[in-house]
Amino acid sequence: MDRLQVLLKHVSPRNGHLAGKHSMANEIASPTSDSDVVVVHGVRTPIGRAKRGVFKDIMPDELLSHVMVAILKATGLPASKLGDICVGNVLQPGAGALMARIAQINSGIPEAVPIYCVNRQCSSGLQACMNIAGGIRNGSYDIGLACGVESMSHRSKADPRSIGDISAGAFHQDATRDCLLPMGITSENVAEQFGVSREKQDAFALASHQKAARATRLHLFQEEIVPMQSSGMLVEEDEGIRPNTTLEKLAHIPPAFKENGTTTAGNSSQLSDGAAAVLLARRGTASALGLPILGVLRSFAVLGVPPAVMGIGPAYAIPAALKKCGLSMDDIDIFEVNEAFASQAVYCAEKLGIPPHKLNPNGGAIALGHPLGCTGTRQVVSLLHELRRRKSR
Ligand SMILES: CC(=O)SCCNC(=O)CCNC(=O)[C@H](O)C(C)(C)COP(=O)(O)OP(=O)(O)OC[C@H]1O[C@@H](n2cnc3c(N)ncnc32)[C@H](O)[C@@H]1OP(=O)(O)O
Repeated sequence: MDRLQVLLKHVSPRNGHLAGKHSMANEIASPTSDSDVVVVHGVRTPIGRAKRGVFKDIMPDELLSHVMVAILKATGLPASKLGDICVGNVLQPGAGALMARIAQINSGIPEAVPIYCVNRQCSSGLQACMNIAGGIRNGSYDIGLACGVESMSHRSKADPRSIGDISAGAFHQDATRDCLLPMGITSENVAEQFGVSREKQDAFALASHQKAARATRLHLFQEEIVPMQSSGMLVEEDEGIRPNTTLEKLAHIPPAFKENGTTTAGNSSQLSDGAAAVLLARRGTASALGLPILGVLRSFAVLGVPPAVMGIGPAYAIPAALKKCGLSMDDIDIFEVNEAFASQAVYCAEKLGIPPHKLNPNGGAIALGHPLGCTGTRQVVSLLHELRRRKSR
């Protein structure tokens, strides 16, 4: 859910490989220090369509292991140097704790390296990055691996009967009942309550597909995607992007969650399978080991919003994250607001005054797919590589 939104401040212009003119304000606000938490590298699998896509027969530990192996290989970091691993996951039993440990061992990461999972719904992968950053900040370790993984093809279904209010046959407050609303209904609520029209939602979805299609065409995702074998085929690209979609096609798709609603298969994020990994370190340690520095984590914030309109979270969390590091909206060059549904992404962008050119130019979850626990980690990977490209231009 979007109760978590994290703002990453990624670049430190004079110090990192990703440094760029785009974040000078960041440099001013936060001088470089050896104790900075820096991002060393990020990779991801291609994202497949759940249930009938390229990874429908691949289990989550395999997706996860694929990115774990890839990021260690790409950075040349001995796995024994990892102080901790945190994995975002939503749908596997116990947020994937066993699956994650199996993936770690299969990746050749020593048993002495600890691992745990975190479930903050759709923000789990971002929370994994923040947890690892927190461990570095508080001195528990110097290098850690944050991952996110989800196989929505192999999801375990939640059993709402195990919740107290339901067992007792009564809800004590409306907000309690709202916690059980299908996510698509929360999208309808946002659209209705804040007047986000179907036309605006479809236009946003179209832009997401067009941006992702362009990025694929220009091979921009090559730096972040680690191709993966599946059923004898090498999967190299995201599967959910529809380069030929049009506003007219989108307008003909029926509402998915409610009669006369405006949320459709076209303007919702897709059910998907995928994994991503981000290596974080203390700056001093990264420098001593000769590791690259892609970006610097400056601030993050988490705020709760009413469950019935869960998707509006970023509109509250982004200003809170900015305040913490003394920056303003104008200081930020790229935003990726989780595209859980176009309704909420449109609402958040309008509420915060984010102009279209400042939204991730390579698309988000509507086009690329939204493998819940993986998505936040994928966002970090995607933004970092975009910033690196800008720097190298
Ligand atoms: C905090 C958070 O992030 S909460 C968010 C958590 N995520 C969710 O809740 C996921 C929300 N999404 C969903 O539940 C599902 O994607 C649904 C129910 C909306 C749609 O599911 P499906 O029917 O399986 O969607 P699917 O992608 O197959 O599309 C159905 C049809 O619509 C049409 N369609 C969908 N998208 C497009 C498009 N962009 N352009 C043209 N046609 C399209 C196609 O005809 C498609 O059929 P096809 O795949 O055979 O071509």
